[in-house]
Amino acid sequence: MVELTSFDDLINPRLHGKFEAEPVFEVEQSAEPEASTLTVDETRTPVVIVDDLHVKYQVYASGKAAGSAGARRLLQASARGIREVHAVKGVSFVAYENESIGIIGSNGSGKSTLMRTITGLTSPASGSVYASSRPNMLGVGAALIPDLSGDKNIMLGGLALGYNRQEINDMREDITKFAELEEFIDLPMRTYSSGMSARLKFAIAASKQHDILIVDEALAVGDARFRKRSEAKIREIRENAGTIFLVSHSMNSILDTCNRVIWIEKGVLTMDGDAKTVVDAYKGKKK
Ligand SMILES: Nc1ncnc2c1ncn2[C@@H]1O[C@H](COP(=O)(O)OP(=O)(O)OP(=O)(O)O)[C@@H](O)[C@H]1O
Repeated sequence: MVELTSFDDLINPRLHGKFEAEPVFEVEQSAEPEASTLTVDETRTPVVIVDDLHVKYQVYASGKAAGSAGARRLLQASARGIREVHAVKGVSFVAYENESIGIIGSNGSGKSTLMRTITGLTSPASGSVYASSRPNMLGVGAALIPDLSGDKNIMLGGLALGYNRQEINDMREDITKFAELEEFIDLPMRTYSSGMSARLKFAIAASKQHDILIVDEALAVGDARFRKRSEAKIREIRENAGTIFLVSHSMNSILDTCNRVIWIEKGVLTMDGDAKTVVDAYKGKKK
């Protein structure tokens, strides 16, 4: 402890070393890249290989910071700015033909980020994803335009899924019927209730067959009756798809559907194995 004897001492910075500002950035040390631990079963056909995948988001941190570290940040303008969220941390696995893989984990654990990276919608910070054909996410929402009629949106959504006009014309009636929108199909989509437009989006997306399919169960939409039909449709698509990833918070649905489960927690692959074993471990951990 420095004994202060005068005002000059009080304002002399050299006597107050211990009050010097601490660095406010906590730079996350990125883990040393390790040699790949991936093993491929030679007797089966691999369709998706994820090798030491890391995904990071750069986020502009403008919101209220919390805690004492946050308070310090608020005092230093320079510390506000870009923050990094390390959403997927070194995930590796091999998915084989005809597997139905459930992806489970708490909210914000990185499931959707992992799936988006597999489809190529989000790019990795490091690591690789290999796929034998283009993985598709069951969804067309982004392609549709509210001011156009349901009918025109079927055309748009179909084109976005890679169909040609003739193929879409052939499917048009089935899609309209499945969505139960026969009387409304000529009206602009913005006049639909949220359930009606969700049904239309689902019906368009569900019209396609896929080799590698990613289903976010939130896609089972509409009221209880339509939900049942959309779940049945998901099951049918799944049966016809080569390999499927199902992201869900419903353990029943995961056990119903999947023969293998990957559990992700805070971006890290916690467990990968037989569906029942992993779901039991996950439930045990959540208690
Ligand atoms: N576009 C984005 N920009 C910035 N951060 C993001 C973005 N998308 C996700 N994140 C962050 O990445 C982390 C993982 O999110 P992700 O949506 O992949 O989790 P999830 O497991 O699918 O969650 P949930 O079960 O709630 O759907 C979270 O911390 C989230 O805040």
